[in-house]
Amino acid sequence: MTALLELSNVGMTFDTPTGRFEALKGVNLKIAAGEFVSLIGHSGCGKSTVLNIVAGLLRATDGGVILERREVTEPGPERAVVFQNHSLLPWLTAFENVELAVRQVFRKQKSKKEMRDWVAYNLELVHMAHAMDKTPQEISGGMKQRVGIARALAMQPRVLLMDEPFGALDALTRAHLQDSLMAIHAQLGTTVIMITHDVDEAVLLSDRIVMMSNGPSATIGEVLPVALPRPRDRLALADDPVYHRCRQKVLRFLYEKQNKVAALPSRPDPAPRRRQA
Ligand SMILES: Nc1ncnc2c1ncn2[C@@H]1O[C@H](COP(=O)(O)OP(=O)(O)OP(=O)(O)O)[C@@H](O)[C@H]1O
Repeated sequence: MTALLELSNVGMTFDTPTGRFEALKGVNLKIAAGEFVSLIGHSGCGKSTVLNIVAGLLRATDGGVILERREVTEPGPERAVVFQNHSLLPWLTAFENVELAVRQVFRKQKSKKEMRDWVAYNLELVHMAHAMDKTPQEISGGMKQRVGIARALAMQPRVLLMDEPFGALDALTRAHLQDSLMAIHAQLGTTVIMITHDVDEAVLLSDRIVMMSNGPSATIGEVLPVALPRPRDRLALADDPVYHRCRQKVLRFLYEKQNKVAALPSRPDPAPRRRQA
């Protein structure tokens, strides 16, 4: 496989007040152009740390990340990030929020009119053209995430990085956004790395599911190719044996191989009851 992005032996050790903590060790992954890859694993295993290293927001303490033959050392528009909670500026409209990012990236290449058209096009892609003049307070959580995705796409990133982008949304809104993301991925061929806790979401959207072991010293446990043809239809997949096999494999990894059931704390003795007079 010709890799667009390569993580080589990535390790991350944090200095904490109680000593050094090795969060990641020996993370190796190659991602091809146009691939949709999900990262899944138990809470605290290091998914966001991996994503932040690829985004250039954190510097790996071991190994490194190469994007198109260049080492990632800092954040850049070719690696746009969408977080779980939108990070839109509250005093700007949806249009202006996207425009701000477009100006930063394309000021020298595009005319003002071209930039405005580009902003409008990206808002149309996420079905937000009708609300482009509204501020974040005036739109729903799902709509804010759509604007966040439009802003990220408008930077024309080589890789779109998504950290639980739909985690805070209700199930129906989430399903609509997943469908939009699949359509955008099909149309633009953007390379996507997405963190999710949702096994169904991972199987529905991904070409490969990267399953991470529990920390400390977390690493990639297994990688599952999802051999389902595209376009994918969530209703048709409900009866698809390949879909169910993939789902089963991820669930097995998470709940048999990486089982993490925290012991309940012992209950303190209840205070003796006062006698009623
Ligand atoms: N700046 C930091 N300093 C110390 N420890 C950190 C720091 N950032 C992350 N960690 C630790 O590294 C580990 C991995 O954290 P990370 O946030 O990457 O996990 P995650 O898989 O994304 O978790 P979640 O699914 O709950 O968001 C955790 O044990 C966390 O406490």
